[in-house]
Amino acid sequence: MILELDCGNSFIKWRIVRRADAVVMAGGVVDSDKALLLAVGAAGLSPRFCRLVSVRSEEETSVLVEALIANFALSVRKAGPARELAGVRNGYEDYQRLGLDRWLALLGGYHLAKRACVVIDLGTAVTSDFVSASGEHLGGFICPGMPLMRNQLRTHTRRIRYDDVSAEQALTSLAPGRATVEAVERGCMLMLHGFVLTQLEQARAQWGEEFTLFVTGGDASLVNQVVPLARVVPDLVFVGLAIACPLD
Ligand SMILES: Nc1ncnc2c1ncn2[C@@H]1O[C@H](COP(=O)(O)OP(=O)(O)OP(=O)(O)O)[C@@H](O)[C@H]1O
Ligand SMILES: CC(C)(CO)[C@@H](O)C(=O)NCCC(=O)O
Ligand SMILES: [K+]
Repeated sequence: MILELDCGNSFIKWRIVRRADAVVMAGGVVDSDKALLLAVGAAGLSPRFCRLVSVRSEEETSVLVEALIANFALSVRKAGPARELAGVRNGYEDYQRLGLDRWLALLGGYHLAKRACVVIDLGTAVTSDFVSASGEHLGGFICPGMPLMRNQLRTHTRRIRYDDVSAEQALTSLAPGRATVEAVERGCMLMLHGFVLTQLEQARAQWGEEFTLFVTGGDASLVNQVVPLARVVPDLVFVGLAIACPLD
C-alpha cells in the first residue's frame, strides 16, 4: 500500500493506493496534520510507503513527515522541483519557484492528453498552466479562488456579512443580485467563469482546437457548465505525483 498526500494551503488531500495495480483503497480531505494521522490510522491499511507533494513551508512539511514516520513507520518521498521531467520542460525562469502542485498537475495533464493542454486547478488559489504539444511549459496564471475572493470582501468591508447557507442558496442563479449575498456570491462566481473563459481564449489563439483543457481541485465543479468540453480530473495532482515519485 502507498499513502499519497497533496498538502495544499487549506487542506490535505490523502489516499491509499494498492501498489500492484494502483487501485484506490481509501482517501479523503482533512484540515490538519492531526486529522490526517487519525484518518490514515482508521483506514487500517498499514501503508509502507508514502509519497507527497506540499506547497506548505519546509518546516510545516517536515513536522508532518516526522509524524508520519513516527506513527506508521513508513518511508516517505517528497516531490521536488525539476527543470525537466517525463517529456515536460518547466517554463519558469527559476524552475524551483513553480508551485509543486502546479508542476505535478501539468505533468499529469500532459501524460494523459499527450498533446497541448491547459490545466486549471481551483483550490484556495486558482491556477492555470499551459503546456505545448512538444512538452514546453509556457507558464501560467495565479489568482484568488472562491474562498479567498469572498473572504477578502468580508474582511475589508463593513457591510458585507452573510452565512454559508444563504451563500449556497444565492448560487442557484447568476442573475444580477438583489441582496448582498447574491451580489457577492454571483459576482465572484462570474469572476471565476471569466477567468476560465479567457484561458480557453488564449489556448485557442495558440493552438486552435488542438488541445485538452483539464479542470481539477476542490472547486472544479464551479466552472463545469462554462467549459462543458473540459476533462474534469479530480486526482490530476496524484497522477503527476506518481510520475515524479516512482517507487522503484
Ligand atoms: N473537512 C472536509 N471534509 C471533506 N472535504 C472537505 C473538507 N473541507 C473541505 N473540503 C473540500 O475539499 C476540497 C479541498 O480541495 P482544494 O483543492 O480546494 O484544496 P486546498 O488545500 O484548499 O487548495 P490548494 O491545494 O489549491 O491550496 C474542497 O472542495 C473543499 O470543499
Ligand atoms: C499558487 C499555489 C498557492 C497554488 O496552490 C502554489 O502553487 C504555490 O504556492 N506556488 C508558488 C508560486 C508559483 O507557483 O509561482
Ligand atoms: K492544489
